Amino acid sequence: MQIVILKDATEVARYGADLFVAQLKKQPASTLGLATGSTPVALYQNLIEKNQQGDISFSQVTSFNLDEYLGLDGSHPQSYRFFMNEQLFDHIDIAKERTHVPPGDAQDPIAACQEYEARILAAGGIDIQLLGIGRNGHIGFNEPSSGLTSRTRVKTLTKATIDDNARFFSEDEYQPHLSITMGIGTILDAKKVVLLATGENKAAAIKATVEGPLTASCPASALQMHRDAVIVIDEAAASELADVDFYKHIEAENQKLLARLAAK
Ligand SMILES: N[C@@H]1[C@@H](O)[C@H](O)[C@@H](COP(=O)(O)O)O[C@@H]1O
Repeated sequence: MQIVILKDATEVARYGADLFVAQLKKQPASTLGLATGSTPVALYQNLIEKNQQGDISFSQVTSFNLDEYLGLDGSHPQSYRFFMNEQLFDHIDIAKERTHVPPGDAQDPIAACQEYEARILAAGGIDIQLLGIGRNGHIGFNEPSSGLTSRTRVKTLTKATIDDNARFFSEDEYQPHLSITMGIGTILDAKKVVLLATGENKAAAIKATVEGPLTASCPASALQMHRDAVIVIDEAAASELADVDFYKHIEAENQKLLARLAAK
């Protein structure tokens, strides 16, 4: 795991966006894994700016989102399809037919999960996967106790996650308790994984992810098993880590090495 600790949410978004920009420059026909929640919004704004300035193009990109509420179709304002259109897809040169979000309105959700896995495979797998994290350590909608090798499937949300996401729904609005989510195994298959977290309310989850044991009690701890996982966090989200100075030292050395290589 590469742990990158930055001053604030603005720096976190910029660092995360730069990883996606680098991927798109290296491989314009990349397959991107995308995420929802409030954390990735600023990263998406960075990508929109770069696209509108002509610095990067999404014209050859295929994308797969992590998850969707089961019971909401894509026209529902709280659906993750709606969110992605609003926050990213409507503002960039991506072909909408190559953007995939699990179908929240699937008649047969189990078949839809298998088809989602098959589509990821047919696209050649995910080159770079963006992740946020829930306060209980969930990634996508893989709640605590999720199988560490799980694939895309229907998952029941915990009360904590329902409560955390209630702020997006109005009082009399139906809030789904079920989701379709990529599994932890699906996420671990991505070639690179970038997890962003900001704010003190994520500090305990980040501590468990980075320094805790590998355990289904903290689904994000599975990233300890990934060969190329980058955890990009601000000082507040890093505040419970025991080895902050060590992580900062490693990252400074990494940056020096990269600068030396770039100068060659
Ligand atoms: N399914 C999403 C997750 O993918 C996201 O990481 C989490 C945290 O969201 P936020 O970034 O708003 O804290 O919320 C939801 O539960």
